[in-house]
Amino acid sequence: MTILAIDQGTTSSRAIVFSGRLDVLSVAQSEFPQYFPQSGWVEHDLSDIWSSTAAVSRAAIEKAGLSGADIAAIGIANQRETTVIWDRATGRPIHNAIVWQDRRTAETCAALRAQGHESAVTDRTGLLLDPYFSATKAAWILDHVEGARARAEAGELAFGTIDSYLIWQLTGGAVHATDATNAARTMLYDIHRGEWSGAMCDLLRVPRPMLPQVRDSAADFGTTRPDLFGAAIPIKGVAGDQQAATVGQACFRPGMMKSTYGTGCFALLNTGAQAVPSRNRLLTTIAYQLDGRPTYALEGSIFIAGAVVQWLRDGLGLIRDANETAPLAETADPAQGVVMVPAFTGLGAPYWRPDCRGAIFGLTRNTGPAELARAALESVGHQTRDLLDAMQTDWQGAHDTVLRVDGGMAASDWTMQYLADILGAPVDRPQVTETTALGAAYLAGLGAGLLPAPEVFARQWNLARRFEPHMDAAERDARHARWRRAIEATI
Ligand SMILES: Nc1ncnc2c1ncn2[C@@H]1O[C@H](COP(=O)(O)OP(=O)(O)O)[C@@H](O)[C@H]1O
Ligand SMILES: O=P(O)(O)OC[C@H](O)CO
Repeated sequence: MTILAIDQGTTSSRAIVFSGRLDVLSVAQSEFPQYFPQSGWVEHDLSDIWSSTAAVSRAAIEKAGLSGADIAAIGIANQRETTVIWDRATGRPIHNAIVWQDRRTAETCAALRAQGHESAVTDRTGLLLDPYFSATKAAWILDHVEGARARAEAGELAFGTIDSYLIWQLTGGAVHATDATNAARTMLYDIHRGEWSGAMCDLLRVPRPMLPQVRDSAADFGTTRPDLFGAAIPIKGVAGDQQAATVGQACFRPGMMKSTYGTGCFALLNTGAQAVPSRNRLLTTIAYQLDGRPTYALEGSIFIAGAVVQWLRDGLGLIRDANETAPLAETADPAQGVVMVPAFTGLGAPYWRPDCRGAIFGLTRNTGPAELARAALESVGHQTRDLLDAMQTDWQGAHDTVLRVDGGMAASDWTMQYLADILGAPVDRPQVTETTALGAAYLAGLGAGLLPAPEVFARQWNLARRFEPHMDAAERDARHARWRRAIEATI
């Protein structure tokens, strides 16, 4: 019994075949182009998304020495919020996907906020009026593609996040569905009632007939077209990638939290059956939904984490490879205290300022590549501390002090040690760092009735390395106070 996990991310599509014991048997990955048609706009060509997903899925099955008939179930984890509208008759998208990072609807959101609509949005959806989420992106497409709004009202067009689009493609147009975690990122879903919100559809101008059906995260999402992988494989698990990572990190108990360091950083704190409202501009969202029962989370989303390292490499040319960042940072003069606020696409939680841009403070004639590299890596620790401080004041329940980490940047020991130091708390890195794919595979296995309950799966989580905090409290506080002054000066 093997499971195929598809991890359709912002910069690449990955597919991993897991054994029945959830060991990794094979991995295939393919990057695809990013399109930036205007400043602050980010798009994906859906033919790239689909062809790379299909290709890596086939490649992973082949690398594992298997055929489609050996795959018992498919699980999908996806970049969230990214918005697709397609023609139900042809399956063809009517516009490129508008990616979660895209800020083109900032003015729409600001206008709705000025009209006093934010509390209604937050009460129902747990989100904030920010261009990050899907609804204003969908309305933008309907307003800019000729005839689209009328066709959407008539039920000819389908809306979806990337999971829905992949399910549609994989099933040959037989299933138009999403799971509750993805629905919770659209700004159209009432997370308390567990249904699409008519009030939000009206306010944000997204016609109801275009919305997908919402299912559990471990459920029946149809079977693949037999010609794709040589067999009709059931799709049994679906979750947004950060929620899938929460499952893969086995954060099943209220109070457990994980933080994933990829392009951005996303920290989720499990709050159990209780949807906890935030007073600190965190998001209230669904961590996973099983047997019709949602488990909620508080989420802090940072838009730039690993991307700051990409900027050192591609923008400044200071390094050739991400792995060179930490050795360079180690040679920095620690007395210089350079602070980098990487607000390249605005600031996410807890500030939510789509308009502000990045800044570097404390430059001297002696500042060089090493100090910039150090400030870049440190910015990830400080941004996480801001999120966790906000979570601690929002969440009154029992709280783990340990943070479980994963994602590409969690490979950097220096960054994880600084994170532990600046949090003043341990940071745990698991043996399996493919937690997003693992979470998708587990959900699929659960949905197919092949894998045991979450409590049993949680026992399989194994620690690879714990980073204990070493910095003394006075230095920690002084450093974080300096960061906060830099933030104040930036926003
Ligand atoms: N050793 C490292 N040190 C610092 N950053 C790293 C390191 N390895 C990878 N990264 C960063 O991690 C990110 C890639 O992580 P990944 O989880 O694959 O991201 P995503 O899923 O968002 O595409 C990149 O932004 C890269 O710069
Ligand atoms: O594709 P990733 O890993 O950068 O994750 C993107 C997030 O889901 C956006 O909310």
